[in-house]
Amino acid sequence: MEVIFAVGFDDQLGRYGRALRDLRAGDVVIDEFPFACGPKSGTEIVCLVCCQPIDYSSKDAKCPQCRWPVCKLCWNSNIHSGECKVFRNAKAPFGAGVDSKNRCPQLECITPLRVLLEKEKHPERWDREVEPMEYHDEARRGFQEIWNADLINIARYLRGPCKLSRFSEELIMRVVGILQVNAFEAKTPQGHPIRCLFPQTAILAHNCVPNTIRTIYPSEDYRIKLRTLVDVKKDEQLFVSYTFTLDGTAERQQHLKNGKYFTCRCERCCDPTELGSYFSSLICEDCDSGYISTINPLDNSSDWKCNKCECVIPSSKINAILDPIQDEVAVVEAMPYSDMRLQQTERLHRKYHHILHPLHFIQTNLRQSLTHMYGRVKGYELVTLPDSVLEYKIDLCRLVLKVLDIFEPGLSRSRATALYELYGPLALIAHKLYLCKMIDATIYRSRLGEAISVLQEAVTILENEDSLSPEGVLAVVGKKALEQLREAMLAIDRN
Ligand SMILES: C[S@@+](CC[C@H](N)C(=O)[O-])C[C@H]1O[C@@H](n2cnc3c(N)ncnc32)[C@H](O)[C@@H]1O
Repeated sequence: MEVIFAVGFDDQLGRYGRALRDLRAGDVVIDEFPFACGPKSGTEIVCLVCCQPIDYSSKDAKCPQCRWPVCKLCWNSNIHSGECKVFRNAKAPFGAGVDSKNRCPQLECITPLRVLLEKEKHPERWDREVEPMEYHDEARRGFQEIWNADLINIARYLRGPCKLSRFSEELIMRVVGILQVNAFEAKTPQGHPIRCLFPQTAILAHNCVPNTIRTIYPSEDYRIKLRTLVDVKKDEQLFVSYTFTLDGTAERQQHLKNGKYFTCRCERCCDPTELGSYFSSLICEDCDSGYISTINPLDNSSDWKCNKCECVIPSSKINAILDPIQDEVAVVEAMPYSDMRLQQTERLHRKYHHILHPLHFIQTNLRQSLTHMYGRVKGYELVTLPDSVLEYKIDLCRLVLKVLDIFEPGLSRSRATALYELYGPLALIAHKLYLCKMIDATIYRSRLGEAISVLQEAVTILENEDSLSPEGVLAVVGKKALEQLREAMLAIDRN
């Protein structure tokens, strides 16, 4: 593959990637296999291979050789063979200290151990790609409780009961840090979370408006492809997002500070309006027409101010408004998609309409789940929805897209999913109106044309996804729907 990115260095960012030539949206910048993959930290007891939660008391849930948790379907997988040999040689049994949430501290050692064993197998790849990785030793030591837990559960456990004193305590703790700062979450083919270390991809710096996106292919040994979302000029920096782009600034900052040990100072984070979206802003209670935003988005204790009447509100008052809303939303978002969740989501969306800016992240996230539920959940199937609800779903999708066009522009998965949700009601309403002779063939053709172009864009993006992932499946279904829409278009011309 042609090398189209170079590694630069900056005092603040450390290593970063930049484009070696002008890139077009969709260009593949990196295509690599992980150095190692394994269970996430803090998970309940899972199969060490497929990462599905496992009932360890069952006899089929134990590797026949080392007795660590491996489901019967995975007994022959060589993903587990390295650590299996270590546990057998050391006679290290599994099952100590399982807590009330079915988590076992012994599981914490698996992914670091896989990295260490890989280092021995591929020392040259380690030296070239993993050795230079950031691991924030000093900052991690500041989180004393976590540091000590890692020291005991991972470093001392591997060097003691697992008899791996050939790895120094310092090296093991470094690997723990490398994983924490650099690993990405992926999903197994069965949809369970797993973490993977991709040394090339991890070089890229973070930005809250990324210009690249990563796609992991579980069905191809967790290969990753990093593509540009938009056109990128030669020498421009390449950025990924380490965090959820549809969170507000305070939430993104907290995630980056706790997990990656830095303060993001990107244009979006430094702008109280988040690039004019007012994504974290509230409606002013005093003048009722202005929006209140934080004065300094990088300081949690900063006062907030209305952009119209200029009244100033302390952060404590804003938190007292937002915290209970977020708690209430979290309860609803934990429910599985259902008619009940749809109704509860609608209730919250209406309830906070007078408090939050129309594009506020809480409203946007509620809207995004509504777009997924209208047309899918029982009692709200697309063909049963009245025209007014179809129009409503169209409005919801357009509002979500308005935000995504700012924060995840171009060929992003989230945009593709929103476009996919949009095509259905567009096509259905056009079809219904034409059948009832409420629009003529010319308008029908133009409305169908819009649905086709929306779906075509969604399919083009989703075709880059793993064919076994939910998005990959959507691409296949979408392609068939495109054929049908094109057939309907031809039928208008024939009649
Ligand atoms: C995944 S690593 C990126 C590669 C890293 N710079 C290196 O040299 O190995 C993540 C770390 O890079 C730095 N970093 C990435 N994006 C940053 C940003 N936008 N602002 C400040 N530091 C950033 C932080 O130290 C962060 O913990």
